[in-house]
Amino acid sequence: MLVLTVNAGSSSLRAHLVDTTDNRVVDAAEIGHPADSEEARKELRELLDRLPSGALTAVGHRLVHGGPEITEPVVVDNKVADQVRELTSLAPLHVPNTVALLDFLRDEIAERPHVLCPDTAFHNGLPEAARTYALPRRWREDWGLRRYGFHGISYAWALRRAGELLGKPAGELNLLIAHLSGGSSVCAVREGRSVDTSMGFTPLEGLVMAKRSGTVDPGLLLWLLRTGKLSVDELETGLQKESGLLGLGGAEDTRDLVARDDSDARLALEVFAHRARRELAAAAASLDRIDGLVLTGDIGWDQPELAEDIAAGLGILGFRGGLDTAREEDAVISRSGLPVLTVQSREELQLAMETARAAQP
Ligand SMILES: Nc1ncnc2c1ncn2[C@@H]1O[C@H](COP(=O)(O)OP(=O)(O)O)[C@@H](O)[C@H]1O
Ligand SMILES: CC(=O)OP(=O)(O)O
Ligand SMILES: [Mg+2]
Repeated sequence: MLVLTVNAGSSSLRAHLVDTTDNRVVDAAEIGHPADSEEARKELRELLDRLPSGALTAVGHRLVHGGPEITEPVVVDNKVADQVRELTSLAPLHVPNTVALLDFLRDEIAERPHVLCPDTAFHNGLPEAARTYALPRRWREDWGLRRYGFHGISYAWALRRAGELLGKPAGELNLLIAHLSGGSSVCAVREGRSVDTSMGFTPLEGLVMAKRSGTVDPGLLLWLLRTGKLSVDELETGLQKESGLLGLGGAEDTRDLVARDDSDARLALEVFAHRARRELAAAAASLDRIDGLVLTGDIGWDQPELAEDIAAGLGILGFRGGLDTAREEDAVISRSGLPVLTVQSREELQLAMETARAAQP
């Protein structure tokens, strides 16, 4: 079965053709334009033109925020397509791109099922204490304010790979997983299920990200608004697009920051690692045993300096530095202490599996 998967990030689009019989990518396009652009549509058409006609079985779309209604992979009809439009305010960097892509591809490939795979689904079973914000009852009940959690497609894949690498059924594993990339978050997995995670109602909470601030004191936000220093729009732009590694170090890619040797770059990396360790230690409080730490996402995979810094600083949880980062494949990279694993993020393979399952008649 051949599945087209599309992953609309905040600034780019990744499209893959996956053969689900052997879980293999047969063609791909890394599109450096937002999904809602003529350039992205042109590159997608070129990918589709390379396909033998009739070869495609289904299209799988990553949906960053499923909101209260879309809690598992779902075949898209007009009702579902309308529900997705309602979600744009919850993840403004991502969902508008997903909507544009869904409209475009449902026109181009009208004869095949389209499946939306929510990132939030992995966290459906969060315990009540972990998903509840201490806010007035009316806010929670009337407006649905709660922790959702994101990066679930990546976590599901990382969990599966960790099971294979540790030689244990995924459903028996207790793990800390850090997805470190353009957006970053951590997750505590107990017996194969998410029991806590650092992102919340939106993908802005938690770790330092490429351009997003992650958690800041809510009192700071109130102060900026109340004293008229910033408008709501300026505040949103600052937190979503001008903060994080970019705000601290002037560059959004850790490879650029590591290559530099100046105090801003060093501070950006130190704050990133400090916050990652802090969130991991907080997530560990939801586990009674830790079988391993899985580092995934672009930074988790290709930035050994940060992997080392994070693991070496978590001795309190039983991890040690001295990682074996010279590896080509997913692997256990710790030489002592609890297992540390690096797993390449393969959201496209997880998306293809979920799509194939949901699209079966
Ligand atoms: N070491 C790194 N390797 C790859 N990407 C990195 C690294 N450090 C930061 N990044 C950022 O992560 C982004 C890729 O993550 P991704 O989640 O796909 O982005 P988005 O969803 O915003 O399009 C890159 O555009 C880059 O800005
Ligand atoms: C949820 C999220 O932040 O996704 P990404 O890392 O792809 O931006
Ligand atoms: Mg992404």
